[in-house]
Amino acid sequence: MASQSEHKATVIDGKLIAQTIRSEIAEEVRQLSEKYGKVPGLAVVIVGNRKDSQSYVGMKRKACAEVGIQSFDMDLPEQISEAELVSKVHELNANPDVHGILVQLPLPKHINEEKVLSEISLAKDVDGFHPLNIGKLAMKDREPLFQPCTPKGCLELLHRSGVSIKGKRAVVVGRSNIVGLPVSLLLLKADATVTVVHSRSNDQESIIREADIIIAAAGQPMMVTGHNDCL
Ligand SMILES: Nc1nc2c(c(=O)[nH]1)N[C@@H](CN(C=O)c1ccc(C(=O)N[C@@H](CCC(=O)O)C(=O)O)cc1)CN2
Repeated sequence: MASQSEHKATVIDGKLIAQTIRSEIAEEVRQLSEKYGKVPGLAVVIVGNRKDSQSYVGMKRKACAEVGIQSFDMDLPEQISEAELVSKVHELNANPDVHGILVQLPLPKHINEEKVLSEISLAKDVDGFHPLNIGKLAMKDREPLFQPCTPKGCLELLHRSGVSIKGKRAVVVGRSNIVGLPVSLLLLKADATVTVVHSRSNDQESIIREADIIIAAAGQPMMVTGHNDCL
């Protein structure tokens, strides 16, 4: 491992990589449409009026438009019951023009998130949050049909930036179901030696200092600073 003075920060140009990926997807969508006479369809479901969720969903719908994916918008009221939401998910499962379904999280408190996610057709679970897909991600020699997108994006950024993962010491900061936990499983599948640092971890700094790769997924900025000498 390089000595501390040899560490040199490289900022990954995520926007440029995203643009390259979008061009590749647009071409793939064009080819699929030509071959099957059908465009891929993604249903993006949002419940309630959370500003942050609306903004993420807006970005997802815009990205669909940019690459030629047909977006099916389902904006549902905060008060919708769990049964009604599950029935909307079943409708989308049965719609042959919808190939992927995203239910934006978090859901309102009166709705059981686990129940709703488990009702999404496995083959349309593009977030990879269905218990079977997540379960396969957690098991050796099993492959989920889909992997959660932000964790997958982290590994794609590393891959496209020429960073090899095999055998490296990777530290994940945070253990959320959406990013921290699945990204640690993906790193493990990629043969990294993985440590997850979380709010109850002792001696967080010294663990982070030893890392070759750090994925900061604690939901707040500046958790890892230059003082750790690891970026
Ligand atoms: N159905 C889903 N719901 C939610 C997901 C998801 O993947 N699927 N993730 C989050 C919200 N979200 C996307 O929907 C999302 C939020 C934040 C980020 C992210 O990378 N944040 C960066 C900062 C980025 C920036 O502001 O420039 C960070 O935290 O470091 C990605 C995706 C919850 N709901």
